[in-house]
Amino acid sequence: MIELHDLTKRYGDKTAVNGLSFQVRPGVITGFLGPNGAGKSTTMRLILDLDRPTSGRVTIDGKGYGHLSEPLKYIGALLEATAVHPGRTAYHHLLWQAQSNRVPERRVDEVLALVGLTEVAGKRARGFSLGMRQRLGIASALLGDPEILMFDEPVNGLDPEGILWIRNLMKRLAAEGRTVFVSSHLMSEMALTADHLVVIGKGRLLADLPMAQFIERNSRSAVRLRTPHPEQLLDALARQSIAVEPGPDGSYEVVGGDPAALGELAAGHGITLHELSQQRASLEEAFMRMTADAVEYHAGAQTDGPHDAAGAPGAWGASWQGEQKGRN
Ligand SMILES: Nc1ncnc2c1ncn2[C@@H]1O[C@H](COP(=O)(O)OP(=O)(O)OP(=O)(O)O)[C@@H](O)[C@H]1O
Repeated sequence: MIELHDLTKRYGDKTAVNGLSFQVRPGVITGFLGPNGAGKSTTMRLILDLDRPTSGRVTIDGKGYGHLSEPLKYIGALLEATAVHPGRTAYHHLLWQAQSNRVPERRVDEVLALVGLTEVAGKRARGFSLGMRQRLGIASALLGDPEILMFDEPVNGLDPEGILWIRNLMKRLAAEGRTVFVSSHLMSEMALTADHLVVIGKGRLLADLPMAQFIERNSRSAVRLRTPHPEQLLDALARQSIAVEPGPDGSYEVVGGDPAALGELAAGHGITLHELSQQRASLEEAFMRMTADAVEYHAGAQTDGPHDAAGAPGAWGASWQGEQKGRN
């Protein structure tokens, strides 16, 4: 288990990580989400003791990283810029790491097989594709057979087959009871991979909750209605005390409505409908809404998130702060 206690990291007057406290538990995949620049990589570097916190601390199975005698046997990591000497073969890259951590040499062959690189074990890393380099980085992370694995943006730049492979590998590792902590700035990827979510923005914790709860809270469904006779429709809905919200392009939306019942209501009043459709907020939209206030660099006009009447940008994140306290 990884535990962060009020962790803060400042670079000059820039606060990259701001009072973060959370736990990463074994047996599940914990997704670490946040927009670009949110502080994910910095947090991961702090966990691995590659950078010193300004204040606060991290423990791994109750100990500071510096107190782990052979760290590769506790925690393995794939960081974004995993360095591999271009002139070294995959085998020798792993062997060098194994020897410096007193990992038996036979483990090198095991991890090469695990990541599917056995056939290219003797080839120099300079000829490796991005996907092969990712696999080699993962082989390094697995070398010490650690109980905790950390992956920083592991699917960046990978093709669909590579993405699927990494996703399945992480699921297998979690199913074996290991702690799997994986960062991404893509909600869509996390939705397919993670069991639990930790969301940060501008270095601060925005949410810490199971994926199922995230989905439940964000599956806001609405029925969209469009008619050439809006006054009649609004009147018919009001008579049934059905609340309606303005939708895009002159449409109307009934949050939580039943399309069949609404269609029959319209038909019963002889109202022509040009649209009767079920709308669902995507998780990506929910994530963007949650982190909207925390995005450092907005692209042009994309400052106000998706159309939705559910709340101002950022409001959901603030209202979820309480979630962290419920987790134990
Ligand atoms: N060594 C450093 N010196 C100064 N500022 C830094 C340093 N490392 C990170 N930062 C700043 O800290 C903030 C957090 O950066 P970090 O790379 O941790 O974010 P991230 O969530 O991993 O982003 P991304 O998704 O883009 O990788 C950014 O504003 C970044 O510019």
